[in-house]
Amino acid sequence: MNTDSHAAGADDFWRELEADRLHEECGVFGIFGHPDAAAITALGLHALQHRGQEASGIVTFDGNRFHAEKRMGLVGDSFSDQAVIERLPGTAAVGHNRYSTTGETILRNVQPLFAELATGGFAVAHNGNLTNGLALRRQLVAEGAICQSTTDTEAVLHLVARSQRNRFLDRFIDAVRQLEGAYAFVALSTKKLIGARDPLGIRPLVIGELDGHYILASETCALDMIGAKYIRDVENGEVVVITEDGIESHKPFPKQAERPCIFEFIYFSRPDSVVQGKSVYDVRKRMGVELARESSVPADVIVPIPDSGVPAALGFSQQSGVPFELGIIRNHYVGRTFIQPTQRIRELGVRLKHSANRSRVEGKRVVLVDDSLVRGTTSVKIVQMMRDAGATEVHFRLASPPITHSDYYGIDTPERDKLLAARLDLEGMRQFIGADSLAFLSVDGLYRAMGEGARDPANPRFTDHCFTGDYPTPLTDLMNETGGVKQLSLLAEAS
Ligand SMILES: O=P(O)(O)OC[C@H]1O[C@H](OP(=O)(O)OP(=O)(O)O)[C@H](O)[C@@H]1O
Ligand SMILES: NC(=O)CC[C@H](N)C(=O)O
Ligand SMILES: [Mg+2]
Repeated sequence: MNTDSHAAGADDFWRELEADRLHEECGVFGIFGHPDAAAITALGLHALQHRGQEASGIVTFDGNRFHAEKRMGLVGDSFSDQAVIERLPGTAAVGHNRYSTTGETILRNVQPLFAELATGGFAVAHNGNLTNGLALRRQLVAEGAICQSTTDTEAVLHLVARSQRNRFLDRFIDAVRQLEGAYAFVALSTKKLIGARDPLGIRPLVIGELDGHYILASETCALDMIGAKYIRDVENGEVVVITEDGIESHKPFPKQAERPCIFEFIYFSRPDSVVQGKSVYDVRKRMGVELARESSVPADVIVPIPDSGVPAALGFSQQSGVPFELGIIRNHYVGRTFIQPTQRIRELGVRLKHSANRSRVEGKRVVLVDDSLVRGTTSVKIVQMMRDAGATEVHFRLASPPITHSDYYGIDTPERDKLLAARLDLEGMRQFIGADSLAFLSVDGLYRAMGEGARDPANPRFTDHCFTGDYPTPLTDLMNETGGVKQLSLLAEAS
């Protein structure tokens, strides 16, 4: 996994790109004008580790040259050595934690990506996924572009390079106008740190400040980690430019309502982060409250599935009046199972990660509360674990609606046929996971937890396609693959 591999032929290459599409999230971080830019970026990435664990990288600029260090694996393993930080001199830095959504888990796909352009060096780090990434790549390759990676993100470098505009910022804006899908970018040129969010603001990005120096980060937890002050969120469709003169805002897109991804609140973001002005922890607790209102059940104990099920279980317990107990203990040295690359490793991860706390569940009617059910890997194992530990009844409650649709915006929801709720009805799922009862939070209950009355189908406040199938942007690559629009193979294009 840690070495680059090249597909044997052009057809294999495109197949690999297409097959290797849906995984999870990423974390981005950037700082401008700080003498310890690389070390601070490493710390910021460490706080954002939950967003991606495959690989990380940092690019710095020292006023003269760009420097890059990219490694497979965890931030702590890659960037805790002083010698590595010393190889990253400079006062401006951008960093990235990767969980691949387009392109394999190989070193040459690790971000930030970097290129020497006519305007000077340019590094970019991307959280999200472009829904026309493949179409752009095909066009660029047909026009003679030489791609160095298999990620969707690389298209941005080429689009900036090919723009006919003079100023770097205008070229960057030219490039983002051609993108579809989800992106939160941090980018570094010789003079600027740039942050950009897609027109709907699907993926998060915040602005902070440390000792008078601006910071960009996926989540506020990265600011807290380094003692920086939160300034504001980058707005949907906004491009912010940070230079020695301060911060400038540009709005290159027609104004439209934001639609942040609701899954950030359910699962991805750290509970101590504040996303779009809302405490993730508080929102998750309210999801548990709504869930208990909708589907309470007589029981002796409410048991969270750690980690991300914990706040919802607290809310469920408070609303239902049934005591909360840590009936499952989580091993802290195992990463998130959802974001491991293969199903086999995911299954192994669940067994390594959770164990029953027998004294809290033996002889009890247990309500298990988790934030979400994706493939069902976690739930099957844990229901059995509770029964083995002597629970008399095991009820399963999910603090989000059934996930029936795949994601194309940077989340590791698999193809539909692997999503449990897309394959089975409620009773089928109950039987599959072996619980005595099963219930999910309703879509309106989820919106209530978010402080809305209910979901307004004419104007939904959030990107919620995983539950509703309502994709807020065109899915160009998917339509090209499945919608009858014939794409030429690379070989056919070349001949
Ligand atoms: O149905 P599944 O395919 O098992 O996926 C769902 C599980 O994955 C996530 O947890 P994860 O272990 O990734 O991370 P966490 O420790 O933050 O809860 C989520 O919280 C569910 O527990
Ligand atoms: N999960 C993400 O945000 C991934 C970013 C980018 N699409 C990649 O695959 O590298
Ligand atoms: Mg979990």
